[in-house]
Amino acid sequence: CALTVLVSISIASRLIENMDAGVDPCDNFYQYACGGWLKKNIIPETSSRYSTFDILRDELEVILKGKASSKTIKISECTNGFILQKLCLHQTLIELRGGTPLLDMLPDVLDWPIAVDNWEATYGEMWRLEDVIAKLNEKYGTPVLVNSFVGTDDRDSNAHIIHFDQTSLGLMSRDYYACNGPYAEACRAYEQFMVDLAKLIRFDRGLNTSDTRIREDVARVMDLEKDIANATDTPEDRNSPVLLYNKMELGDLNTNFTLEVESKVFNWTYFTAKIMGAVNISVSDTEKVINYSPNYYRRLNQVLAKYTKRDLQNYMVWRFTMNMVVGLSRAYRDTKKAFRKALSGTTSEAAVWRQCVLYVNNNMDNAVGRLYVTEAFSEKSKELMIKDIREVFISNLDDLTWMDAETKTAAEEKARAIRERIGYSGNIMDDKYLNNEYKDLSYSAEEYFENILQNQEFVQKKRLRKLRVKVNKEEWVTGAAVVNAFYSSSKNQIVFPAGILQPPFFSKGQAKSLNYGGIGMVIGHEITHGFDDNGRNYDKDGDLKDWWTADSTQKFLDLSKCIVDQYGNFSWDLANGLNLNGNNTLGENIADNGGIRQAYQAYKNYVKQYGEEPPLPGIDLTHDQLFFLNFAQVWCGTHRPEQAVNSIKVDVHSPGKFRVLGSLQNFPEFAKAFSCNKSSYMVPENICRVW
Ligand SMILES: O=C(O)CCC(=O)N[C@@H](CC(=O)O)Cc1ccc(-c2cccc(Cl)c2)cc1
Ligand SMILES: [Zn+2]
Repeated sequence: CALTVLVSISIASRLIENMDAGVDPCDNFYQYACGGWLKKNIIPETSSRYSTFDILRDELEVILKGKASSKTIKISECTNGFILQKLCLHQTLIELRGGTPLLDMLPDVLDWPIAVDNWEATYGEMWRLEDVIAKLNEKYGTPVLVNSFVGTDDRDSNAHIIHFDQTSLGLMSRDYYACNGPYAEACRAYEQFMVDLAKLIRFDRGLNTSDTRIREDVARVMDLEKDIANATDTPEDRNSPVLLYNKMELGDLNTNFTLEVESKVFNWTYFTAKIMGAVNISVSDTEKVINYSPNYYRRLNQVLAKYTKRDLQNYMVWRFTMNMVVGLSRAYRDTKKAFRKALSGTTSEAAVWRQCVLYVNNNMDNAVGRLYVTEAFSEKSKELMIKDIREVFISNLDDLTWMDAETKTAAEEKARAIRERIGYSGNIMDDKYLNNEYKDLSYSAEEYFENILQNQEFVQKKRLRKLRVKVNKEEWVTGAAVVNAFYSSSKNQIVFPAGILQPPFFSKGQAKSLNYGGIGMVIGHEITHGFDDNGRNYDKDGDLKDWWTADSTQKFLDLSKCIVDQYGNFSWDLANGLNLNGNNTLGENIADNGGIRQAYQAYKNYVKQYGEEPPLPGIDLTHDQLFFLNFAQVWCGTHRPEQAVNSIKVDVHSPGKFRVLGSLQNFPEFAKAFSCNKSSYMVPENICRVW
């Protein structure tokens, strides 16, 4: 008992430290909940966003650092992990090798014209667009121009199928290519990054590094990528999975999506066969494929007509080299510094050990997950209240006046069919399974860069090999050492990895009001993803199939519009006062709004069944109020302006502050818990509600 008291006092002090009780909770609950945190914390130079949520991730990295550097190599595949980790840390060795590992592999992709002389004479004749894109894709895991990948068939969630889509851009969002206002510095830094890297490679190759020729090439690459950016569909035009789903035969692409470079016609079948050939899978004209971006490919042909093979080669290899400097010496990493500052605002890169832990976790998540779970996860943290929250979601369906009975029945079936994954997959505790997963990897103890290349090829080939294999619905979509949660529409599965099953989200030792306001909210959020503007298009088996009546669909769209407008009206001071994009964040906002309601009602059900909890010593708030306080404090934090400008364009989540304010404004139980009156900011005239 003494321990419990001790724990709860420390919890109370955390809650009190973060809040600013001087602010009226009905005026601005975010400021009330996080004012203390904002006064006490400054964003580290190495962070672009710093919040309670991010601190959990930083702390997880510290735990992995402790484990990964320990000498005990229990399972052989950890050997690979430790080699990768140890070598990554081996700065002297990496320093000694300079840019050599990169220079050695550039010929394998027909080199980078900007960084070599007489490129046309050496490669011009043999050059073929299909060959370069295929090689960058299957061997280096870098799709450029034509993004081809093997994924689940939306309309047959047990099968894999080849997809074609538009590719990502160097500056992340197509809006940056206006290169004006907040984007001017990003464009300038991006261009300078390309110049500096080209110069450094030319210098290492003993070539002349005069600016003029380099800047000419760079200017053309920038023009090319601006044209490509304008050819891409906007996120708003890509938010309906039904409209994205264009199934056709591979041969049809040759007919309907002609691409031509210097009067050479791009052969889609030859191209795809080249990629799949890397894993000994043959494809022909009749291979079924899905084209997610027909408009992009139609526009792309007009872009290609304006450029030479040199321009295209410069662009494609740039998109690869810009991501490879991280594995080279300081001089190479420094070419990216200003670019990183312009996009994230950080003035110094994360500590090397953090980058290494992050890299190994992202690329060997099951090995690292094993270490994390063994070290820091207690089985008690698996006892979540998923059942309660699922039941609340289902019982809430009855109250929805806008949904007809037929659609409600289907919604209930889907909600009941959602499968849950908690903590970690049993596989990672099985040495045989782990060793088998990494048996084809054999990292060298000296060549960090080559290990990265080996890993890119290993991961990419594993993905491509799935084409002729059924979807494994038991597979986890995430590692265990991850502070996050997931919903998979094709598996109709919710996942809560070990990394998020900790305070403030959850702990057996903390009050239920805090657990429901923490992990309870996340559980509701993930369940509601199955019913947001994207998830609702998939049925209980994860297939893209319409289970809605036309009337209920129309009602859903009308109610969603309320949320689009509400969040679209939030202007974000940190992002130059830009308004949030209510369309791109709709799914997350629907999920937040559903989650808070379900979690709170589940908590009230708990209290009805088991009685009020004892008051939390050290803080005079009711448990209803503590529920909302813990909920809000997950997002106590702040952003660098550059990161704010970037995230408002690319993050499907609204900024934390608005996630808290927006969902509480729509939830009258909040106003009741803090006795807010009608006129206050937290109690708007009209509120939005979907689920
Ligand atoms: O890293 C990021 O910025 C994204 C984190 C992110 O939202 N992950 C989600 C993954 C997903 O979207 O299913 C999981 C999740 C995390 C926190 C919350 C939450 C907790 C308290 C209050 C509020 Cl308004 C929201 C809800 C969902
Ligand atoms: Zn979400």
